[in-house]
Amino acid sequence: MFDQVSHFIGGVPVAEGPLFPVYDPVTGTVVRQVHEADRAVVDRAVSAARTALPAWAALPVAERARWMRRLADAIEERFEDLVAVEIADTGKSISQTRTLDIPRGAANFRAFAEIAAQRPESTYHLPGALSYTVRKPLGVVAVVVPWNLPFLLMTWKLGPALVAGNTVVVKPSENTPGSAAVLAEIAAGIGLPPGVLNVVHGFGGGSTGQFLVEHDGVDAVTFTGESRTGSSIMRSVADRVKPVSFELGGKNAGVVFADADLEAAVEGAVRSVFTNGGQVCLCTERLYVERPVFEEFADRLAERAGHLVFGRPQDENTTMMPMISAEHRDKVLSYYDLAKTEGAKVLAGGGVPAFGDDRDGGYYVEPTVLTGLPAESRVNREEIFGPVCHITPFDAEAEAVALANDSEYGLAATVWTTDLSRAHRVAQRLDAGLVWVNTWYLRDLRTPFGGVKLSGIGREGGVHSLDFYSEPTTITIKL
Ligand SMILES: NC(=O)c1ccc[n+]([C@@H]2O[C@H](COP(=O)([O-])OP(=O)(O)OC[C@H]3O[C@@H](n4cnc5c(N)ncnc54)[C@H](O)[C@@H]3O)[C@@H](O)[C@H]2O)c1
Ligand SMILES: O=C/C=C/C=C(\O)C(=O)O
Repeated sequence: MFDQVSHFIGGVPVAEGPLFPVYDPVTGTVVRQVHEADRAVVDRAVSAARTALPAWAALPVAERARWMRRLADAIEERFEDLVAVEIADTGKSISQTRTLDIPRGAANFRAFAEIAAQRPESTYHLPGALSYTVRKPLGVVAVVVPWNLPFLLMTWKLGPALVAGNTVVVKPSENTPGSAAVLAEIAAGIGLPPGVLNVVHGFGGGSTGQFLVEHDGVDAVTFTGESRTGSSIMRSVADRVKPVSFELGGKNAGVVFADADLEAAVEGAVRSVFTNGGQVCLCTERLYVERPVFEEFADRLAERAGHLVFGRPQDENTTMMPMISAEHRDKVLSYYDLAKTEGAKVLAGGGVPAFGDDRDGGYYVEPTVLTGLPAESRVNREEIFGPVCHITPFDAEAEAVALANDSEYGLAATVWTTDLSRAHRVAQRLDAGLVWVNTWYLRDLRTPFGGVKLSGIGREGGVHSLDFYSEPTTITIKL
């Protein structure tokens, strides 16, 4: 499927622009070629979205909600194709792809169909006057998304953007174009009005992504990716003061108290550190453990890290995946080397696994557990975005909160304790957009999702998404 990936503009494939390769992270071999969109192709995509906008925006929200449900149904009909293409681009395990990445695609469209269809309107009464609001779509929205959860994160944006009446131009990551290409086929297959959904492929700065966000015909940008990329996009759109929704990087902390259910905390840390090879913005890279249980917790986490399974993606038992690219693998390994240079104690991993087969050409790194570095170490301050964490002991609750909050990021955090009052107290004191207590990545799609500081601007999720993807007009009538 997809030896060559085309753009999708005005309801039809567009095979234009130079080809660039996408590599299989498992073996490092080329998995497909992709056309790169230049400014002219981006302009055609934006024009197609503009042309489709009036009719799409004029539909009743119930009709757009029906289109979202049809997309969800069609995703489920193409489930195996989506699983196959996502695995081919990312090397992630079939168990995760089948239980998280692709099911969330359908769930995203369904969730926002219901949230939009059920959303109550509001009126405001003054003596002698009545006020009410009407919401109109932003217009043409640029959707720029990353490679770590390609289908999940793209559809997380498309559901609310489309049901709110916008038309979109999507720019998937250059590393993971496949599932967006399948979605384009799905949209064409159900007869989604041409130009409502457009997809252009290419790179970021100086390429397709930048051409798209800068385009005068783009009214707003929703972006998920690195914080520094968010800064670049802000500069690109500053002159037009375009609305932006940014889901950016993180350096997420986990705080484990001595009264925690230690097995649950270890199991939770295994998930929050190593899921998706640590390539999830919500993953824990900094752990703070109360001193009485520090040694036991560190030993048990290190032991579990050593038993993660480097199978092939199609093996049901696989629990470790490769990094997305050689470049990202090298970035993660550079932090492993830095940690060792700075005198870290390596409790697990720290290197590259040897398979003795074609996976040695892939982008694998060992799941790694570190300790012994100071808070100011780059390992504790910079997002690594790999299967690695650093564990630090603490002695008092206030110290743990201060350590966790000592970061330029503020996306997610976890707290492990059986003390109910402490759970609420600490969770409320953490500078993060999302705090999970005695669990991780348990998602209610109605809740506000996003981060503070370098981790983002705005919140998506539930009505918060609809608020971003539409503009209210308040009308007041003298009675
Ligand atoms: N907060 C969240 O919800 C969330 C979710 C997933 C990933 N992330 C973050 O994303 C990063 C990993 O993803 P990545 O490496 O793809 O991020 P990235 O910023 O390198 O790229 C993300 C997307 O932006 C495009 N892009 C890059 N430079 C651009 C520019 N100047 N103008 C327009 N588009 C540009 C890329 O081509 C890609 O499609 C990590 O930092 C991770 O924390 C955050
Ligand atoms: O890598 C980041 C993961 C983000 C997840 C979501 O946006 C979600 O679960 O809705």
